[in-house]
Amino acid sequence: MPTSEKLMSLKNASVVYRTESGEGRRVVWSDVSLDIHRGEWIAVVGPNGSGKSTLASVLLGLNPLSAGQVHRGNQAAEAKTRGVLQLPEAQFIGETVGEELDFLPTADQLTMEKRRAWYAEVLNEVGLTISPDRKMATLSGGQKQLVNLAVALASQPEILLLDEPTAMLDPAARKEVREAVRQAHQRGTTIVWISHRLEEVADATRIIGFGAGRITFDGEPRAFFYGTTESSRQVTSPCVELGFDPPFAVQTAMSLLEQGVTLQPLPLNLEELAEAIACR
Ligand SMILES: Nc1ncnc2c1ncn2[C@@H]1O[C@H](COP(=O)(O)OP(=O)(O)OP(=O)(O)O)[C@@H](O)[C@H]1O
Repeated sequence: MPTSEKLMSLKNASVVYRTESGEGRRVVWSDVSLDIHRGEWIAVVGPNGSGKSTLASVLLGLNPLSAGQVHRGNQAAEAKTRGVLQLPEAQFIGETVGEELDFLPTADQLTMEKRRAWYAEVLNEVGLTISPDRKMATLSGGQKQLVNLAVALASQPEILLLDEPTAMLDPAARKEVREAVRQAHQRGTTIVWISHRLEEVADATRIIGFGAGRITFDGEPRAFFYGTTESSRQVTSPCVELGFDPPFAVQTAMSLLEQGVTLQPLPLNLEELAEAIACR
């Protein structure tokens, strides 16, 4: 699904904040170059404070660069980017679900009657069947994030940027959000998902690891978890180097590798682990 068409690029980009006292400077990251291509699903991972949310703000146009350049889209048009952030409530404007959708430009062009059908259509894109009259405050955390996702997707962004959208959610709600994002990706939306949860990155076509003020890894999920696969027994995993414990399925496959058993393909999640073991 990833193509070679560049939707957004950072060139030698740096972000520097002033320290709280205002006297010093804190370099969050520097000399970061990165191309985002149409159709990609990029997972951005890194330790606390490594600058992932700063990257999200830069890509959403909310934070300026201190040095370097950001290119959005091609010469003809800027790539439309919409975001869903960590705290579900942080993005609400309306009191009800319908009011939330009324802030989208499309709503103005619809009669009240057509608008009800459109609400249902937009909510259905993320698997929600709730009434547009429901008060936002009465929704579960997962439903709130799905409404945020529906609002973001309704403006048909080319890039959907997610900054830890499942951080506050229980496992069932996390699964629903992930499924809705998966569907959006299948419909052609480019995904950039910042996450702490390594089980969420298995869907990605590409992983970008942030650490020590720079990009430490940029490649495919299997290479991120297992290192270079041809000689995976010798090579350290970039995931472990970044300070993360690999997901259970990866840890199991790594222990088997140490005992001389190579699973094919190396699994990224439990389903793949079960399949690889069953095929032996
Ligand atoms: N507006 C700001 N002013 C000054 N320093 C900031 C500002 N925003 C973030 N920082 C600092 O920049 C660094 C990177 O923060 P950022 O939130 O981008 O990291 P992160 O990787 O998203 O962290 P986390 O995983 O904990 O959410 C941190 O040291 C943070 O304290």
